[in-house]
Amino acid sequence: MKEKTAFSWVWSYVRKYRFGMAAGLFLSVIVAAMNMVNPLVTGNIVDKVIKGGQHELLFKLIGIMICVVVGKSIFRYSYQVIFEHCSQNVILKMREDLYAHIQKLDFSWYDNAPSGNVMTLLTSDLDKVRHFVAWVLYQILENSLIYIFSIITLASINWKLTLAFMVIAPPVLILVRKFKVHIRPAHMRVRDQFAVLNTRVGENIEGNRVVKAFVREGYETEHFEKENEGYRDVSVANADMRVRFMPWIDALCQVLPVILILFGGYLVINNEMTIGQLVTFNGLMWAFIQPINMFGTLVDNTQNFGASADRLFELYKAEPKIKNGNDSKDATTVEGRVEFRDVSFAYNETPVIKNMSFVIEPGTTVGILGPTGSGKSTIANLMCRYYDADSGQVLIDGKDVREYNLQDLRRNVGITMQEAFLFSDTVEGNIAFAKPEASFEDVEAAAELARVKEFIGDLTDGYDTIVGERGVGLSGGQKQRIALSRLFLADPKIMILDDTTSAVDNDTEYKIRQSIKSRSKGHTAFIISHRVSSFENCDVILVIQDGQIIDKGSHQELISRDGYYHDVWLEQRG
Ligand SMILES: Nc1ncnc2c1ncn2[C@@H]1O[C@H](COP(=O)(O)OP(=O)(O)OP(=O)(O)O)[C@@H](O)[C@H]1O
Repeated sequence: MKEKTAFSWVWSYVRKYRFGMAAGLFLSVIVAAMNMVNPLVTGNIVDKVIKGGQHELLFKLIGIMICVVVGKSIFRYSYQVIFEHCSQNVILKMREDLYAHIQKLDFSWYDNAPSGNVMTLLTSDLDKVRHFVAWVLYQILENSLIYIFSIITLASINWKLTLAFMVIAPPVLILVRKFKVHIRPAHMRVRDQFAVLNTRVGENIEGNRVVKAFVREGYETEHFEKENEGYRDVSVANADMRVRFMPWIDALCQVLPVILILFGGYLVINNEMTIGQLVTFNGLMWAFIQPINMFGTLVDNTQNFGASADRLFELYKAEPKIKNGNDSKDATTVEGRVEFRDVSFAYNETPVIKNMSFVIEPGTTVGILGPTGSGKSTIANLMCRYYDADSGQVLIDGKDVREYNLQDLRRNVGITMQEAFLFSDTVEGNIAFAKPEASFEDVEAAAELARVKEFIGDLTDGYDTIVGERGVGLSGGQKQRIALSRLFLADPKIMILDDTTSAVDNDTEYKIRQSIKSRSKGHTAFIISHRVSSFENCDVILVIQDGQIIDKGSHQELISRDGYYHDVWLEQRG
């Protein structure tokens, strides 16, 4: 099969509107042809009416000219509406598809994708494609046709003067070729730098509290200025490129009136042309100049479109490394047996999990303790298949996680992540995110388990309170409790609580622990924490260090022997 290119990918969207586009292009052909009529009529007015004395023709010829002007306006308006309509639909579908595609990409893609770049792709780059479909395409056709029609029309009047007009074509072609080679990378640099600038702004807004806390506004402004100046520099370089080529094209076009007066005048004096024909040439000179002048602009716009299409195509081609093991959605409900069989994993070549093996039977509550960076969250990531093991196997109910339908797997292995993320929505909406069909009573029950009920009365509109982006307006512990309610509502067979209660006070943590205990009945639960108290109800605790299990046992067993767990317990007991 022929490999897709950025252009053929864009075409696959445009072709859905090919009939509309063809109608638009047909109208633009008519308009291009109509452009020839009035200069011809003007020549006839000079030769036949003014010089030849056929005055009765005047009104007929003026009538033709008015009809042409009105017809051209109607056709032009019609095809512009058609192209705008088609281009907006093309972009709508492209944006929808790319957005859906981004949803399928995995953690390793997001790890390396600056958010500003993604925003730029879905807004500004897509707009360059829209502009190409809505304007550049028909301008290319219309200007090419105007040029061809004017050559045919003028050559039928006088081929010598037409040939003389065409002497500027070769140098213009050479110039535009050179321009094309340089302008595409220049556009690419502008688009890339624009994405960097967007990322900078996004990060600053997201991290504005940190910026203020450390009084780093000056540094941030400086950092932004640097990127902003970078954007100015690449934009100026881009404009310079245009400035270097366009005036030459313009200057070459200015040669035409000189040729007209000198050579055209010479032909009239030698009776090889009439004055009226010279007037027609004069009237059609714009039809030579405009396409040549537009040539540079259209090549520029096409290269700009090409740079954006290449960037968008890159996004379209990005493949998730995590592939769906099984497309059939059989809605499996697992028993909850988890096994790591000699699992090793590295992020970007840095080993994080090293030959890890353990088996957890269904219904077990497992604690995971270990120093920062020892690999606790990574164990959770491998269970949810956010990443795949480099070697060894992660098995759920004896089946490799890679063989499950991905969505089924994630419905069965639920997680509350370290950083509680809330959407700009109501509290209820945030909890029900896990299960949109849930009744309010179910939402309330889940919220009660996570002790949300204890503070919901303090919020202005209770469950209907809109929390800002990322949960602005709530404390860290409140956010964690809402995130935990989400997991309780989803009620997956395997629950992973990754440092879920780190921001709540001891008393609330105790109550939540009781909720987890009651909720984890019949479930396999993993509790990742730095607090030994969190492991009180655990059947078994895995102690992790440097990507390996260094100890394992119940709370009583682990405190009764020397080791990391014992040390942490002593330290936290005070
Ligand atoms: N997306 C990532 N890309 C590259 N390295 C990563 C990524 N996530 C984690 N790491 C690295 O992997 C190691 C283990 O991280 P992990 O989050 O599993 O540790 P952890 O034990 O959960 O730590 P903590 O207790 O601080 O949450 C760390 O050295 C971390 O820097």
